[in-house]
Amino acid sequence: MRRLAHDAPLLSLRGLEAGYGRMQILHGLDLHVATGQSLCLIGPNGAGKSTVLHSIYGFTRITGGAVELEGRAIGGLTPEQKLRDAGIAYVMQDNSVFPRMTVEENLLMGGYLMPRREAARAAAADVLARYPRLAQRRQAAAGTLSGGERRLLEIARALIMQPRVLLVDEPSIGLEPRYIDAVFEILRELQHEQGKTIVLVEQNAKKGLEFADLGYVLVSGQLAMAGSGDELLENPDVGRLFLGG
Ligand SMILES: Nc1ncnc2c1ncn2[C@@H]1O[C@H](COP(=O)(O)OP(=O)(O)OP(=O)(O)O)[C@@H](O)[C@H]1O
Repeated sequence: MRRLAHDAPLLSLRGLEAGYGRMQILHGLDLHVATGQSLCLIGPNGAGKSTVLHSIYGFTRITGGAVELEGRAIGGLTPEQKLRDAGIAYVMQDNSVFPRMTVEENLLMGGYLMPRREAARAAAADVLARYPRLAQRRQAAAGTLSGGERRLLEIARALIMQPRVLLVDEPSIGLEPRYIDAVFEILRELQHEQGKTIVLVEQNAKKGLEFADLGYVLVSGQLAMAGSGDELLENPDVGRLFLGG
């Protein structure tokens, strides 16, 4: 069920201008997502979708506007502060498991900011209890996991710090079709059962918009369209440009 309640936003971008070095990629972007909602960014290659996630997490140079969490400007926080203090975690697009380390060791890496190793171990045990497929393979080298299991591990590792916001870059990329639905099911459970707020970028616009409460279309670093996931799925322009007809 779509969550479209117009609650006060948890996370907002207001007139955000950001980029890399001297190159400005985002040109005055406004975006709002409430607690427990999901939002999917779609758009052509190079539109700046990943840059939105990078800007929320603190990987870009912000030159104007603001990133706000519950109305508080957080644009100046480092990625470590975002993760540890603001409860925002980032699941990156590239295959980011450490293939020679075990599943459990990979999970523990997600707790690298925790002051006590035991706290990370307890958090990893909690996550393993939730995902039996990972628990069964906990001592296996992560490089031996299937593509779907690796993506699950990447998401699970981001949960170690118990974030309330998950930024997920292209969860379906590189996955065989049979694993894609499973990954969206994991995200759906995190949103609806765990109350996580999810902002994702997805090339597979159909899957992304079917999943998300809100859809934003980004073109050349600017908002071209926004609406509920359903509204964008039914929009003829979105259909022609991003859904293959
Ligand atoms: N780390 C970086 N340093 C410099 N430029 C970058 C960096 N990351 C992205 N860019 C540039 O920013 C622009 C937007 O890239 P971004 O990855 O945000 O687009 P995207 O919409 O996610 O594209 P795609 O769908 O192809 O992944 C591109 O011109 C890209 O070359």
